[in-house]
Amino acid sequence: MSSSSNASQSGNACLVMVRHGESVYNQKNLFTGWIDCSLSENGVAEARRVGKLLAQHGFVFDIAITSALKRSWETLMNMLLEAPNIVSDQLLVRRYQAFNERHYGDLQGKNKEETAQLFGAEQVHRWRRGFEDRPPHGESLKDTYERVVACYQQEVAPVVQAGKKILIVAHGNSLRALKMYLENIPAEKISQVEFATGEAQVFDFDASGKYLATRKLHQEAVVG
Ligand SMILES: O=C(O)[C@H](O)COP(=O)(O)O
Repeated sequence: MSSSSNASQSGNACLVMVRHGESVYNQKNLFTGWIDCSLSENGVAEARRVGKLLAQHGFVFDIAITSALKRSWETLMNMLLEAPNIVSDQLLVRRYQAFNERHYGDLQGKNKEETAQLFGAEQVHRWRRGFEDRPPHGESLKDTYERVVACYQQEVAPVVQAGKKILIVAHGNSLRALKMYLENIPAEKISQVEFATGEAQVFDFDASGKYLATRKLHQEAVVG
């Protein structure tokens, strides 16, 4: 059994963040934000793949959390269809609007390439990856960070301190915000932080619930 599997089965808390699989808006390169669209077929396959990957690493979650948007919920459902054993039979499920994707305001539904041509690639990059830049009538990452961290402190930190295994299936920017908080990433570095669709990152904590380290999971060599 790999070291990561042992780590996921120690008595300490472990939190796995998974970005939802590709959505139909991602597929069309449209800004999504709070538009409540479904996964694409490729996104369903990504969800099933990450479910299988977590099973290969021996994860068994006590709590599963999604946002209020269906692309995160559909991802969790497809992960469990593929790998029902990644959750305990006393699983708690929670959905938090506070973990929704950043609201993209007037950009929602617009094509990202066309938006870059209209407003300039640099300005759109700052809206998408900056910290304090706010798209028209939308949220900056800082706005998203504040609501994500408030929810984490209120709802998730207590179960981390209790040593639980927690799965959070959410969105590119809400997860960037939570990763920024846990890893104490400075604002000037956050533009380099990305989450691919269907990507899992593992956050380990010590016995007191203090963040220790982050690791990415890789497909285990399937023996036999
Ligand atoms: O909301 C969206 O458009 C995407 O899910 C994330 O978009 P971004 O990668 O452009 O921030």
